Amino acid sequence: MALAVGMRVLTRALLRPWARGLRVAPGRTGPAAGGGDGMRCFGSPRVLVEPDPAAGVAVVKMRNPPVNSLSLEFLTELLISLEKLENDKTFHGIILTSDCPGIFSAGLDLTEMCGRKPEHYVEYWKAVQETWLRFYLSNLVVIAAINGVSPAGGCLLSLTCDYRVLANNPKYTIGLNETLLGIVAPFWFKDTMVNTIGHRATERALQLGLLFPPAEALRVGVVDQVVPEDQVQSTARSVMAQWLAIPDHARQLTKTLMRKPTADRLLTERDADIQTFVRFICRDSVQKSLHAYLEKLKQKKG
Ligand SMILES: CCCC/C=C/CC(=O)SCCNC(=O)CCNC(=O)[C@H](O)C(C)(C)COP(=O)(O)OP(=O)(O)OC[C@H]1O[C@@H](n2cnc3c(N)ncnc32)[C@H](O)[C@@H]1OP(=O)(O)O
Repeated sequence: MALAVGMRVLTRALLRPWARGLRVAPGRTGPAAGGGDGMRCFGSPRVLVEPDPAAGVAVVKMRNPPVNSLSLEFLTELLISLEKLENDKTFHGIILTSDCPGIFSAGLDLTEMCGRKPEHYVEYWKAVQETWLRFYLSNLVVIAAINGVSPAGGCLLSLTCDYRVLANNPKYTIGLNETLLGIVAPFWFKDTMVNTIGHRATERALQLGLLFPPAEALRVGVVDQVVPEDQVQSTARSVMAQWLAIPDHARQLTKTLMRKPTADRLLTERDADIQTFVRFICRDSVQKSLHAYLEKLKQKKG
């Protein structure tokens, strides 16, 4: 049932005019593409997939400049790439990383949550839910190679992964900073963080909207490893090899065992969660906070 709902959202997404033709993008071969065996890079305008079939791994690069904000189009493309890799028996793991220098992801796209109609908020929130569910429950090993700053939804995306490697750069902060924007992280954002760093650390981090620099992120457990910037990808690959050495069925079942109760909570409260989001985001006070925050981001340049 839950899966059917998910499939409907994805199918609807695939039927959108701008989503058509995303499945086959001009490819190129190269070392990251598995070299000699001719498998090509594929993807879509905002998601580049570099397959390494020999290793059973694909590197998924987010490229929605300038900041990889998680717009509706971008989320849909991410989901399409994930689905494609999951359906291809060649792949057992993906490394999720960014193609935008210094930015992993700026989180949810604020322009999707500002000044739009309620119907748009419903559609957007369904896509956010679906992305979380699909990544959180993916049968593939998913490793985040975090090569940039990662606030809010960007942090959440990395928390859906099985392992997080963060580049050691003081600018690359990570955390759920929603309260700083005058908004509240939904229960499943919070649950994902609790599952990662525990209740007390989450309580503090979420109330204060903490964005952790690398050493702090490692200490609190938001990330599993901090490495020099030029070693993020190679470290992610070594970690991947370690995870792929485990019998796949046993690892997958264990992942499901660990994560299903958290996912089920959203699956059973999905519609209510959408209504809560729409009610909240439509409030004048919330719209004002978000507008002011966006304005502040824009003025930062001037
Ligand atoms: C019940 C409600 C729950 C909803 C949950 C929401 C979770 C979220 O994810 S909310 C989003 C939280 N994200 C942030 O707080 C990050 C905001 N962005 C930044 O702090 C910075 O942009 C950055 C540190 C990521 C990058 O800084 P940098 O100096 O390199 O770039 P900027 O000049 O700031 O930004 C460039 C450009 O991009 C626009 N932008 C930045 N972030 C977002 C975003 N999340 N959504 C939409 N647009 C974003 C920024 O306004 C600039 O636009 P212009 O070039 O037009 O000025």
